Amino acid sequence: MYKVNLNAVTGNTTVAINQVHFDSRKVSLNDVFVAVKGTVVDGHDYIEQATNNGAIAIVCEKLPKSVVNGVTYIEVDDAQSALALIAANFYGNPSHDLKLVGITGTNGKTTISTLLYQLFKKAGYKVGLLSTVKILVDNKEFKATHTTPDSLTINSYLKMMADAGVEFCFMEVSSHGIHQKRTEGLEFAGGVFTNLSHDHLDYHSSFAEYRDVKKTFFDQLSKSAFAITNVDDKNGLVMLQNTKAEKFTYALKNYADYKAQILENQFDGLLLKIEGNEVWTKLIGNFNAYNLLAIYATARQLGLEQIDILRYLSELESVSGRFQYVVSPSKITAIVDYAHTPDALKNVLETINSIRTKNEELITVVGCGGDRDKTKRPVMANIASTLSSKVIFTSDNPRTEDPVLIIEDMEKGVSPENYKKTMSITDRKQAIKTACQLANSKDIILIAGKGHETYQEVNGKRTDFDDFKIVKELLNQLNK
Ligand SMILES: CC(=O)N[C@H]1[C@@H](OP(=O)(O)OP(=O)(O)OC[C@H]2O[C@@H](n3ccc(=O)[nH]c3=O)[C@H](O)[C@@H]2O)O[C@H](CO)[C@@H](O)[C@@H]1O[C@H](C)C(=O)N[C@@H](C)C(=O)N[C@H](CCC(=O)O)C(=O)O
Ligand SMILES: Nc1ncnc2c1ncn2[C@@H]1O[C@H](COP(=O)(O)OP(=O)(O)OP(=O)(O)O)[C@@H](O)[C@H]1O
Repeated sequence: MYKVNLNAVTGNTTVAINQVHFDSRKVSLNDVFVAVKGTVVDGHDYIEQATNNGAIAIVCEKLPKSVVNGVTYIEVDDAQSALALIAANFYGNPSHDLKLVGITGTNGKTTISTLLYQLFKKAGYKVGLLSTVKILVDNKEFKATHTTPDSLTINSYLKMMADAGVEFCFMEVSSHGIHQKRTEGLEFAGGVFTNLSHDHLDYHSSFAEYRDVKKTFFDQLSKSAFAITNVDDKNGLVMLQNTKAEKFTYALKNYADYKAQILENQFDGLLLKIEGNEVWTKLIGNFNAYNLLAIYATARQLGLEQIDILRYLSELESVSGRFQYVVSPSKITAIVDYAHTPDALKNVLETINSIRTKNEELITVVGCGGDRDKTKRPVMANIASTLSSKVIFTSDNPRTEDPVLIIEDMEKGVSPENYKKTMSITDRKQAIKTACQLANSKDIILIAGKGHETYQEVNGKRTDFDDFKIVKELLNQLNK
């Protein structure tokens, strides 16, 4: 299914290799170096460094002018795809040894994959997780660096999982991951689509390109796989257009194979009716009804009994930094949520508004990242100021940008009638403190954007910063 064309081969093709790398700096004796064209530099410029470091074989899209004796050079039409296929083969195609399910879409990937991990653990299986927050090889935890890591990293973890007897692995599939072919060569048992909204337009040239990249993931699923899609999202069916996989749909509003209804939506949970059965869950908000339904449909396709799935759904705990909340002694509710896209922010605010009463104010603290999609800044500020009682604009990983200028970009989205509801405080801790000072009993503070992150990134340096820890401490210090 995945194909890479060999254009030219020079040298011995039966050599014993030690490791595979796409970073010349990591190459040592008898390793293979795959030269990949990057977004910053071109790996082809580092072929000489790789051979100097001892590479025994080079895979590249263009053979270098001078070759080194004793080194094998393989020219392919697509080095990223070649890397993915080599990685899968190098680790013995571990995705064939377990059931791998990929979850893609703008929002909900971490929630769905983490909760599927939890659910299958409850069902007594050994399970794996590849997510933005962490990597789990059954019970063993590893730090995650990407939502979807590079193909060598993915396959190395899948190999560990297969060796540990893991039967199911749930992984997030990002658009960057698909575009950079990080998931090629993997055998997916199924794919899940959540939703598609404005995001990553700093990387993809247009929304259409972003959508088409997501669709590629479903195009590449095999006939024996399943594809589960949210058809309340207008791009849900688009994802299924060219897939060979068996197609399933889920929805709260439209006609679908898997249907659910929200019966109650409160701060202490969500009462759902799924395929005629009522189930209380500890998760909150309309969007989590979609996530829970996607989880239900996936678990059904993977063969779990309906009655068991419903029982486990009612036991699932919320995912770190996703609608994570604390209620202070004076009854202020502080919610930390990873909403860092316009759509996610709107969903979270609408969820809170659908639950709070008129007397309870909603104070939102929000920022936008530096060196990332600038177009979402005014949009998010508009949403926050329209749907909250008060808003404090602040910093959220300014990276190499001036945080004051990022906030100025956000302020441009505030309409004149909402302007008096807003203020700007560059220092995120000070912004959270001000929100705590402004809040009265029964008010709600939403701190959006960073979720589970435990750092603030400024000029390439990460310093400790944990929204949840900080808001809990401040509410305590202020005797709120
Ligand atoms: C923009 C982007 O996606 N960059 C990814 C890309 O790196 P790149 O194209 O910038 O690499 P480069 O620096 O240009 O180098 C090109 C090649 O030369 C090689 N090189 C470079 C220098 C050298 O001395 N020797 C050498 O061999 C590099 O190893 C590389 O193979 O390929 C790398 C290897 O896979 C990734 O680690 C890197 O992710 C960066 C760190 C990143 O931040 N990516 C984010 C945007 C990302 O991928 N995010 C998505 C989730 C998004 C979301 O949903 O929120 C994710 O899946 O994590
Ligand atoms: N199904 C959904 N629809 C819309 N918004 C959602 C959904 N699920 C979660 N969200 C919102 O999006 C935020 C991010 O959720 P989650 O981490 O699960 O998504 P994600 O797709 O993994 O995002 P990322 O790749 O950026 O981590 C949540 O904190 C919540 O505000």
